[in-house]
Amino acid sequence: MMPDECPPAIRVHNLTKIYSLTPVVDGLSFEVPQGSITALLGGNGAGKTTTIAMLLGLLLPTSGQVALLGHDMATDRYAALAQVNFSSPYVDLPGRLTVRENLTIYARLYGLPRPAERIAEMVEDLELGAFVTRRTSRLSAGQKTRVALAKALINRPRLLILDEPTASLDPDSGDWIRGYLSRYAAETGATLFLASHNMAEVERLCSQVLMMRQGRIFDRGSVSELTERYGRTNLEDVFLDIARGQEKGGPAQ
Ligand SMILES: Nc1ncnc2c1ncn2[C@@H]1O[C@H](COP(=O)(O)OP(=O)(O)OP(=O)(O)O)[C@@H](O)[C@H]1O
Repeated sequence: MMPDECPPAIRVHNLTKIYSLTPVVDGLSFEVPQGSITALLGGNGAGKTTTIAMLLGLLLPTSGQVALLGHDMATDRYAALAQVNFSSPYVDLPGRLTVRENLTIYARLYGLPRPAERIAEMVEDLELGAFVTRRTSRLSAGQKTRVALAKALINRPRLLILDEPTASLDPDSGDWIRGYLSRYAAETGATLFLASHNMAEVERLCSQVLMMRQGRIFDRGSVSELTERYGRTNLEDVFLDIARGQEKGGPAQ
């Protein structure tokens, strides 16, 4: 296969965001291959949400380039966005609308040919039946997360970007979401890119990890490469070493 036939799901080159002369994302460059599940990790304020917002075109970079599925986000963003979707606990769906109304709006935004059929599939898959006619403002955190995921999957994205997919969920609900995401990726070959503070989640789901610190990629690799490099038995300890600047090993050169 020629390289251009399967461009990376995400290609970021020298991505920078400066607020009041301070770079909060500082010259990031990385690629995420299609079909992989990749985690973006880093302590509070490392720059993960800012990076995700720039990937999605919600925030303009100060400089640098983003291409999703081979489409440059500066010049060709609509071609990319048709095949991409995202979910974030920080972006609420309109609370006065019911679950079904919300999903209908998103199905129309994506121009789906048979919106009612796709919504019925989502309702069944994500077990939304018991509350599909309820306003989203009246849902529990776990129910909201499942509805947000239904919204994020409605266009069958080839690239799904998730900001903390299981934040504020109990262990059982979190486990259900992780299981669902893992099956979705395996069945469709979609690429998942997620920011998370849950290291066990990343160990379970992700084939690749990008570690951010102070707006930069500090290190990257598979979970086993990182634990080996830092002489640790789990990702949580690697994370703590890097976040506290106490790493004994050090990033791969
Ligand atoms: N609009 C803004 N104006 C100025 N500074 C901002 C703005 N948005 C974010 N920042 C700063 O950019 C830095 C990175 O924030 P960001 O939200 O990307 O971090 P994060 O890694 O997602 O953190 P968390 O894990 O806490 O969500 C922080 O220091 C934050 O205060």
